[in-house]
Amino acid sequence: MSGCAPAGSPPRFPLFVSLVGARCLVVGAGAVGRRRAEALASHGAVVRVVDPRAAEAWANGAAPGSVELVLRPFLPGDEESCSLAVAATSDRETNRLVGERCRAAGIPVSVADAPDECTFFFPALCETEDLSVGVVSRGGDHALVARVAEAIRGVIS
Ligand SMILES: C[C@@]1(CC(=O)O)C2=NC(=C\c3[nH]c(c(CCC(=O)O)c3CC(=O)O)Cc3[nH]c(c(CC(=O)O)c3CCC(=O)O)/C=C3\N/C(=C\2)[C@@H](CCC(=O)O)[C@]3(C)CC(=O)O)/[C@H]1CCC(=O)O
Ligand SMILES: NC(=O)c1ccc[n+]([C@@H]2O[C@H](COP(=O)([O-])OP(=O)(O)OC[C@H]3O[C@@H](n4cnc5c(N)ncnc54)[C@H](O)[C@@H]3O)[C@@H](O)[C@H]2O)c1
Repeated sequence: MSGCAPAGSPPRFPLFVSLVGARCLVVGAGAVGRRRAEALASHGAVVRVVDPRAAEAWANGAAPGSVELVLRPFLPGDEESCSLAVAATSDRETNRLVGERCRAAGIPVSVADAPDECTFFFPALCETEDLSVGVVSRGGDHALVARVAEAIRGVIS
């Protein structure tokens, strides 16, 4: 799957929002889903993680208090009453379905294996008590994003 935006397409707009008290859905609790669930929770969201193996993701019981684990595969309807969603399973069809359901319901969704199905893009987070910087690429250069985020963290820390 190409991560490149079509030539000449506008850049992604950096939108900074409060997630305090917002219900967020994360489907898939592998490395990517777990990292994103923790990031959302640390920004005040109330996160529901749906994955039959989610308990393994926090095997030491260290899931943050505002993360609820639902130990089954995604079911259409899980997205209802959410303000934001992330599809990060290893199953392409599930990720596609989560994206489709959320887009139809007007819920911002990041689909971790398909930029074309995203309506928002999960940024690399660079933060201090005074600053929030988020980095995404224009297309699919994830290594560039990681490198620039590290450099920014070095500058603002
Ligand atoms: C910023 C960060 C946030 C986060 O994930 O927390 C993030 N990717 C990160 C890392 C990372 N990404 C990938 C690897 C594996 C190794 C490698 O390839 O390098 C690693 C390394 C790792 O995970 O450690 C591969 C990858 N990523 C995407 C695809 C699909 C595609 O492009 O087609 C594939 C191929 C998957 C495959 O083929 O299996 C898509 C997306 N990834 C995004 C965000 C969104 C837009 C941001 C952007 O412009 O990059 C976007 C578009 C969609 C979204 O919003 O979900 C985080 C850096 C955090 C940091 O450094 O602090
Ligand atoms: N940062 C990024 O953007 C990035 C980085 C690497 C990979 N990816 C993509 O993100 C996705 C997840 O990567 P990972 O490394 O976390 O994968 P992983 O294999 O570690 O975890 C995937 C999880 O999805 C769960 N799952 C599978 N089917 C499910 C279903 N129907 N409902 C709920 N949960 C289900 C599995 O139980 C598993 O826990 C992949 O599509 C991968 O291509 C994105």
